[in-house]
Amino acid sequence: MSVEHEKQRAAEAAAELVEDGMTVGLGTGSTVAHLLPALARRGLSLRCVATSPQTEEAALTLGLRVEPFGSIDCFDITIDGADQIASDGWLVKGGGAAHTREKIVAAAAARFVVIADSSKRVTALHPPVPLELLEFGLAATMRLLHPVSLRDAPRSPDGGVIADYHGAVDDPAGLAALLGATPGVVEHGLFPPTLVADVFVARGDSVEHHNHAKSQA
Ligand SMILES: O=C(CO)[C@H](O)[C@H](O)COP(=O)(O)O
Repeated sequence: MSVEHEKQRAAEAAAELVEDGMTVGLGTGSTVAHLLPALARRGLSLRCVATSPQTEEAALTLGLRVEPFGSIDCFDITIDGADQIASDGWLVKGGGAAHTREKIVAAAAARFVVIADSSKRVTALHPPVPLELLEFGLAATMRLLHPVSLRDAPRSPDGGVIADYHGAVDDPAGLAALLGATPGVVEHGLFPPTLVADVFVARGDSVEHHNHAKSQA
């Protein structure tokens, strides 16, 4: 079964959670690219906010209503992909360089839902961890973050420089605290388990669904 098929199966399963009248945060990436038509096919009245110009354009083309993030201050649901999903619930995101906006939109959601193909499941997180850095003092920030490399990618829509941290990720909470406390780091791609309500991972034709809210209850 192809990776694209798995992405589509996970996206379609998550789209079923969305109900008429909801505010919806839309992530970024090739798995979200399968979510958008699945949402559009449902024909619901939704108010969406997109985490990237690519997602916004695709959503608008499909007839979804996309609003600026300013008119909406919270979401009923946000659905997004991930680069790595660890067994302890930590995520790495930002392979598409949209992690800053993605984290804001995930944190603003009552229910943050992750969709992925089976290759994204890992026993433990591994480098790189995506970063968005401020241009001002870039060399000094990078010195504090060693080992780090600049990514050959366009700036974020907010003007940030995209980079990747290559050090160990065996203590994600400690690393998240360190990266978050480093001046010049706009955002990093480590997402804590407390942010995540549901994970849909497709394996072949079947979709595993983990509801963290229920398993933590
Ligand atoms: O974090 C992201 C973009 O910044 C994506 O969700 C992540 O890279 C997964 O992408 P894909 O669905 O294409 O595998």
